[in-house]
Amino acid sequence: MRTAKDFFAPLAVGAPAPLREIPARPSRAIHFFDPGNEKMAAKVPAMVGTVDVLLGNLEDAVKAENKEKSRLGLVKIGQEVDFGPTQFWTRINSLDSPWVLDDLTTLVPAIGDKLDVIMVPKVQGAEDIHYIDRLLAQLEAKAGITKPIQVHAILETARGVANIEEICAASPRMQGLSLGPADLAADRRMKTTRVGGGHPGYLVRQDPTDGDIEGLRTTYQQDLWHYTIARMVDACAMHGIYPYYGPFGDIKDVVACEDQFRNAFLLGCVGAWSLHPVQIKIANKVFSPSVEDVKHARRVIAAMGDGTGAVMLDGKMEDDASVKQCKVMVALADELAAIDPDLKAAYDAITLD
Ligand SMILES: CC(=O)SCCNC(=O)CCNC(=O)[C@H](O)C(C)(C)COP(=O)(O)OP(=O)(O)OC[C@H]1O[C@@H](n2cnc3c(N)ncnc32)[C@H](O)[C@@H]1OP(=O)(O)O
Ligand SMILES: O=CC(=O)O
Ligand SMILES: [Mg+2]
Repeated sequence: MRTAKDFFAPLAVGAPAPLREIPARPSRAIHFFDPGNEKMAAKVPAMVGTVDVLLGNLEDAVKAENKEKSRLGLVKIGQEVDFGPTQFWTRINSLDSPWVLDDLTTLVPAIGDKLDVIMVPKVQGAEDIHYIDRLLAQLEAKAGITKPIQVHAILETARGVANIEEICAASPRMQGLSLGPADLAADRRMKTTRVGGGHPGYLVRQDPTDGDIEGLRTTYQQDLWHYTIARMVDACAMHGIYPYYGPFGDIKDVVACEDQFRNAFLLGCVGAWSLHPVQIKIANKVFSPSVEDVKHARRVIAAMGDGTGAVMLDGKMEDDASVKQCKVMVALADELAAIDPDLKAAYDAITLD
C-alpha cells in the first residue's frame, strides 16, 4: 500500500508531478473513432470544437490485423491535428493482449504531450492501475513529458465492479470510470446480447386484480444497468473523479439512446460514449442542464440568501440541501457555458421572475 506521503510522488525520476485534483473539463460525449479507418480519420480535424472529447480507439472494434495501422494512424492524427478546446483521448488494448505494450511505448513518446487521458479496458483491480501508473511514469520521464497523462478505467468485468473503490483510489492519475455494458454482460453471463440499453424482457408486471384480462396487465421495463451505474457514481464521487455511461449500440434508436443517456445524467454521470456522429448531438443535449433547470436553480439560490434555513418557492420547500443541488446544476452550466457559445447565450438570456 502506498502511504499518504508517497501518493503524490512521481513514480519515475523525471516524470511530472501527479495532479492533486482532477480538472472538471466538459466531456459530455467521448467520441470514438478508428484512427486506422481513413474515412473516419479524415473527419477528425473538422470535429474539433464540435465534441468535448475525441478518442482514438485501438481496442475492440479494431480488427487484429489492423492494430498497428490504427496505432500509427493515431500517432499521425496526434501530431498533425490542433485539438484546441477538445480533449484528445485514446483507448489502448487490454492489459492481457499482445498489443498494449506497443500501444504505450509508441504513443507516449510520439504524442504523450498531446494525450489528455488514456482509457484502459477490462480493469480488474488496483494492480492493473498500478502497472499502468508506473509504466506511464517511466515513459513520460524518458520522453520529457511535463503534464501527467490521466487514466480512465472501463468497468466491464465482475471483478472490476467488485473492486471498484480500490480502482478509483489506485492512483492520482485516475480521471474517471466508464460503464462497459457489452463486456460486462458477457463476463457476468447476463443473457442480453445488446450493446448497452434496456431489454424488453427485464420488467415488472402490475399485480393481477379480479377480472383482469391477462394481456392488459401493464408491464414496466426496468433498467439493467441501474445498479452498476449507481455504484460507479458513488465510487467516483467519493474519490473526486468522473463517471460516464459507455456505449449505446443501437445507433438508429436515437430516442432510446437519449433515454439511456438521460438516466445516466440524472444519476450523476458527466457524459457518455458516442460511437457514431449522430450520438454526439444527443450527448451534448442530455448532459447539458436545460434552461428550465438552470433558471429554477438560480431562483432557489437567489431565494435562499446565505444558503441556510428554509423558504417556500412555487409551493415547494427549499432548504440548505436543495440549494446545494441547485449549485451543482449552476456550476455545471457555468463550466459548459465557458466552452459552448450557444449554451452561454441560452443561459445568459434567463431572467429570474
Ligand atoms: C462495445 C464497445 O467497445 S463500443 C466501442 C467500440 N466501437 C466503436 O468504436 C465503433 C465506432 N463506430 C463505428 O465503427 C461506425 O460508426 C459503425 C460501424 C457503427 C457504423 O459505421 P457506418 O456503417 O459507416 O455508418 P454510416 O454509414 O451511418 O456512416 C456515415 C458517415 O459517418 C462516418 N462515421 C461513422 N462512424 C463514425 C465515427 N465514429 N467517427 C467519425 N465518422 C464516423 C462514416 O465513415 C460515414 O462517412 P461518409 O459519409 O464519408 O461515408
Ligand atoms: O467497451 C465497452 C463495452 O461495453 O464492452
Ligand atoms: Mg468492452
